[in-house]
Amino acid sequence: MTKEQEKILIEKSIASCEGAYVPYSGFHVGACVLGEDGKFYTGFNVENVSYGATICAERSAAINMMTNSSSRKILALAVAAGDTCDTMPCGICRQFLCEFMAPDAPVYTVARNGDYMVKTFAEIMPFAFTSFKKD
Ligand SMILES: O=c1ccn([C@H]2C[C@H](O)[C@@H](CO)O2)c(=O)[nH]1
Ligand SMILES: [Zn+2]
Repeated sequence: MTKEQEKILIEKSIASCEGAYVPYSGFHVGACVLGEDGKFYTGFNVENVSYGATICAERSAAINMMTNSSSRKILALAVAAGDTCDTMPCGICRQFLCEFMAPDAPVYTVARNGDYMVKTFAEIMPFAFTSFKKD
């Protein structure tokens, strides 16, 4: 992850907030992932009147990557929302992303003005459930 890639990832996450479909919460979230192919894939949250059917920006970006490339590894993730850089991926997204992100992969949480925090995936998803054994 170069400084230039970091800048692009963050900027694309902010720009992606624009497309969010949020008639219920009004909370625009944008996300961007860097695939193992070195390309960037964006997503945003898409809400539903049946609230639980809502898809978060992070999963939307990951699905965009897999739909449009053969990348199945996410090297870095940025998620942008609101005026502060403390919007963290929800529990469902953390479990979903676990399949595709290494423990040391960076997760950027970004504010509209470009401020950000960075954590590793392992920091936000410790003791993850990653496998099961059949009887
Ligand atoms: O990390 C997050 C947190 C929330 N949301 C969405 C889900 C819903 O549309 C709205 C309010 O929870 O924000 C995301 O997309 N990503
Ligand atoms: Zn989520």
